[in-house]
Amino acid sequence: MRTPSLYSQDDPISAALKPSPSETEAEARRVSEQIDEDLRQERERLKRNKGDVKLLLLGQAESGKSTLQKQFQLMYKPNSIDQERTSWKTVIYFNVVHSLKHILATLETWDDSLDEDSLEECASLVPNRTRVNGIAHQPSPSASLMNSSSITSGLLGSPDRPNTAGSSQPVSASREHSALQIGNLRRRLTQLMATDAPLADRLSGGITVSGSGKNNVYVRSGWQARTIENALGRIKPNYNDELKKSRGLIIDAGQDILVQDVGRMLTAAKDDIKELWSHPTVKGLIARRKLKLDEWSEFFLRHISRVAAPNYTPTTDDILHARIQTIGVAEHVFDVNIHGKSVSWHLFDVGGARGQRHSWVPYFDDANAIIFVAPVSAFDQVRDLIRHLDSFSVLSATTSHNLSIFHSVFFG
Ligand SMILES: Nc1nc2c(ncn2[C@@H]2O[C@H](COP(=O)(O)OP(=O)(O)OP(=O)(O)O)[C@@H](O)[C@H]2O)c(=O)[nH]1
Ligand SMILES: [Mg+2]
Repeated sequence: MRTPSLYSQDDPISAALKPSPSETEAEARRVSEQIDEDLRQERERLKRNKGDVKLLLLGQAESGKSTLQKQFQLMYKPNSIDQERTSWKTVIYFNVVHSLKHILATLETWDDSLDEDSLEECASLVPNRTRVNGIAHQPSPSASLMNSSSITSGLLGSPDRPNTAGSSQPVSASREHSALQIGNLRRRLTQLMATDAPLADRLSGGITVSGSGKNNVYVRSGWQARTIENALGRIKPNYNDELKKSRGLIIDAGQDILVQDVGRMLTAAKDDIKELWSHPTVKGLIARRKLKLDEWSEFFLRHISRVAAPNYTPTTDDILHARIQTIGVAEHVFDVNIHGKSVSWHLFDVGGARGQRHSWVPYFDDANAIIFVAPVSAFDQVRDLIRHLDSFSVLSATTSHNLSIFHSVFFG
């Protein structure tokens, strides 16, 4: 039997490469020239991209990778942040609703009240205290999350607030009263709490990922555009919108009916949210570490008057604090001017959750540098050590000072 060689007439590859019988010589020349031109362009592209810098942003979940990416964006592409500004409203509303839901769920497990031990412990945190009915009465300057005077005054009344419980009331009656207050707040916030899932769906596009154990929402890159598309899909197009679309202008994601509804609910519930956030039981649970809130939760709850205002637009600080978990790997390109020469930086922001780390692997191949972000707030938590870094420049930075450190390390 004859073995087919590369040049054999029977070889299927040779047959496929042969010009078709109907192809003229001129056509064959044109195809050949086109191939040469494609190869030339590819060579030029490779030459151009040779100077590009590929950066990997690595680190555990919530270490601040996406926040660092936002800071790069602010520094090198500030216009793009402005274009995305209204999309962040969906994330911030979601962050607020999710935080409130977490607070109410934790309160429920503690029967909406502080036990007497907790009350005593909170009171004992107060230095130079005076005591009313055995409970401390002075504010603690050291406890940032806990205003001790509000803990005691909420239960016993304060000079500038009507004494709801009455200072002569027994502590157990005050606790009951306090639980009743929280029950009422929970009832009034029910409708707002029901928007948690639809907001999550809006951001993730229905994607759910298991593995983090924190019940967070994950987003792929491009979610900003998706929230805008949702807004477009859900509103009846009018002449102005069509005009804007035809001119390629981005339509306000705040026009999304869901986001508008949540905004209205937040405005209506603003005082209830403030009351819940400053409630002595909530402050007491935080002080006793029975209620743990992320920094971004506290930030948005502290600024609830502004966030829940009608016509709210996220500020840059709000965008930096907004929290949304990354899924997969998102590439961001920035043109950076280094000593008068423009260099394209390709920044790869990865998902840091344990179940996401397999997707980092292919990105190590031709990376020029890795920025490893470590959260200083997690200094006492068990952390994974990164094992793949031998041949790379590694920069470990917290995002507060990241850019200045980064600049000094890379550009001297
Ligand atoms: N105080 C403070 N908070 C920060 C800093 N950097 C990030 N944060 C907050 O930490 C939260 C998490 O940050 P992200 O940037 O989303 O974390 P990530 O590393 O991208 O997390 P994954 O996408 O889950 O891997 C955000 O709400 C930020 O506001 C920082 O330097 N200081
Ligand atoms: Mg991220």
